[in-house]
Amino acid sequence: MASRAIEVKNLYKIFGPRGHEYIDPVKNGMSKAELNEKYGHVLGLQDINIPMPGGCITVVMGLSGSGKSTLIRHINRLIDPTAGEVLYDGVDVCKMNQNDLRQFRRHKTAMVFQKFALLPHRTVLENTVYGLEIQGIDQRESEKRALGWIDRVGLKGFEKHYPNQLSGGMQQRVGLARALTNDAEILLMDEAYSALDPLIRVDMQTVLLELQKELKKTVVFITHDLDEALRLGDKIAILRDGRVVQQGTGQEIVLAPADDYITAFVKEVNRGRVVHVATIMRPLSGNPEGLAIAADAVLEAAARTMTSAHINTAHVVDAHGRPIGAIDLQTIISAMVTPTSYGDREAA
Ligand SMILES: Nc1ncnc2c1ncn2[C@@H]1O[C@H](COP(=O)(O)OP(=O)(O)OP(=O)(O)O)[C@@H](O)[C@H]1O
Repeated sequence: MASRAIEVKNLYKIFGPRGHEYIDPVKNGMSKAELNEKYGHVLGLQDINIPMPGGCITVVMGLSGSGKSTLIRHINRLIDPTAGEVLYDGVDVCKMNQNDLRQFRRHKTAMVFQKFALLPHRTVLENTVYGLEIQGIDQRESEKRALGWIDRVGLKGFEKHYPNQLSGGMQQRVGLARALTNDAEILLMDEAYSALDPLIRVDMQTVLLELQKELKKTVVFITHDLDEALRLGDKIAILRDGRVVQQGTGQEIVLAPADDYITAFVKEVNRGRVVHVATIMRPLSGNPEGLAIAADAVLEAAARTMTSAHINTAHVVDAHGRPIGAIDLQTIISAMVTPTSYGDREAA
């Protein structure tokens, strides 16, 4: 069964002993700076509304201090909100009693951390079974499950190694295997890949995307890196100063940035890796010509396919292989050049 949706609704977090007293003033326009300077409270999150579809990867992106960690910690209620709701399958996690919350955390959620959080005196296998051990699951059954995931994340043969015998990328694979062994529907990944070298990081993104095709978990992935957000996110929410400034698909954000802040963020993005062929195709006139290109192919992939086939025109097909439009190489190449970078080049 596909994992279920999370919905963050009207969520506010004000850090400080009397946070509740400042909800109304904040709703009526008191700024983060005023709240801090006059009343010594910190506005962590302000009116956050993010539907996170079940079975999809929702990326929460923002710079340091924008509220990403505060937000993800609300999802398994490591932090209580000052106001608002976090619904999982329609149930408000913030109102669960201690017993329901414990069950929810243990059985429905798993976390992957930036610093791996592996136990140094336990082997890879012992770290991976840890969550099941806590749940009191039979050792043989736990190890069988864990070995399956260790294999899936590419660590077969390393079961008896200790964390300090592994590279950072491999340690993060253990973190992922441990989270997957729990068989939770929700995967919470807080800057999980941020400490890794760039190439290893891309490898780990690929591992996640490959597994997700089959697992369809509800993943909440925190990052400050736009490329990572665009690569992983079925949906992206961008935070700034505790507010959502824009949310949507990567393509929506890159093609229609909501304000100057986002425009500056997406300026250098390679559109060829984000924009889908369907966005720029023209209607079919007459019979489909040339090769078939999938509607959800990104421009760069389509251009590569057409160039290696030495063709200038192709037709676009939907998920069922039905022709729905036409595309030519010139249109693809023009769409890959961002208006800004084009302007920059003209000016140079
Ligand atoms: N326990 C706390 N007490 C007071 N203020 C806090 C607390 N935790 C977070 N904050 C404040 O809330 C805001 C959001 O912080 P948060 O750590 O969620 O941001 P972030 O986007 O995760 O940043 P980073 O990438 O640096 O971790 C910041 O202004 C931070 O100083």
